[in-house]
Amino acid sequence: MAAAKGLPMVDLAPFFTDDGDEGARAARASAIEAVVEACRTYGFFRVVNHGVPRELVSRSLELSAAFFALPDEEKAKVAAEAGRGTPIPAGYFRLPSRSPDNAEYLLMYQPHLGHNLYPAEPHEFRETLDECHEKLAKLGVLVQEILAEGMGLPPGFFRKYTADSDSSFHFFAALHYFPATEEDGSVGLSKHEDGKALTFVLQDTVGGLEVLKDGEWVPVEPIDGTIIINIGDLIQVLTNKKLKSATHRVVRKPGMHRHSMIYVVNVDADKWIEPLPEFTDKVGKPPRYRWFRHGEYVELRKRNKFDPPATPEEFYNINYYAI
Ligand SMILES: O=C(O)CCC(=O)C(=O)O
Ligand SMILES: [Fe+2]
Repeated sequence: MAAAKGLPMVDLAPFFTDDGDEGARAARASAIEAVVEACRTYGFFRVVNHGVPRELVSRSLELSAAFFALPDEEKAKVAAEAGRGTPIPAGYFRLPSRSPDNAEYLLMYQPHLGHNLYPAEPHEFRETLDECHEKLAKLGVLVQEILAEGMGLPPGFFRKYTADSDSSFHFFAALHYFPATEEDGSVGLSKHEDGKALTFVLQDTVGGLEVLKDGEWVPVEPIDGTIIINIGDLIQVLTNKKLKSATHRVVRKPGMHRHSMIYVVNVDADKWIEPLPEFTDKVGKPPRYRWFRHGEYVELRKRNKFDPPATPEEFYNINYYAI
């Protein structure tokens, strides 16, 4: 039954062919429908033929694994430093031992902003990950357009919130989860919903990502050449919960190091977020969230990571603004 429960798969090839092709237009329409349906039911889907070369993804994951395999003193050379004008410091960070999560990461913003700290070793790290980042940013724009069309919104609608301004702080992060041990258990990332607009996940062959669907944890098995996409809280709020920011987690396995990379489409901290009239007043439905400034939510969520509460139940999430 695993196949029946697997994430919906959407082929994006029709978006990379000529506009005038009628077959491609029909194929686009059905891909858009499939994306919206997946976001309504799972909040997650996979894409193939997405414009990010398979070989670039595997090289990026290998280089990232090579970086995390370096001794701690080497990784510390690109340690994230507070106070560099970004919401979360760019660079290397190991989650604190009091955190329920157990991972280390290297966080990068849009390369042209100049915030990033790149390791000198392995030496192709910077150019390869920057290239992968750039391709994912393009895919991010395409997926926002697919969602806008699928939700009956004008072209460019979501980009009004996420536009590539220097303060939108989209980010790309390489992640490493340590093998599970008896001593510290198997939690990689405890269950959560993503707080931003959209997340793209690229993973190695180890597995461990799971999505909560109808009360059951569904494994997001690694499938070569595919990218996993999920909706974050901001799209859930704008669509008044028509599209779902699904709960997910990462489970570590004994004896296995998991490497993944995420690209996150973020929203300017100054944007005010509330359910759109298209999904409330205009359809006679009450708003399910009160309005808030995105930057305020970012601050609340940062406490989960850097000053974690005693139990995951006390983590801040979007229900803080629920009506
Ligand atoms: O590493 C992964 O597969 C997912 C990471 C994730 O859920 C997150 O960083 O929010
Ligand atoms: Fe997540």
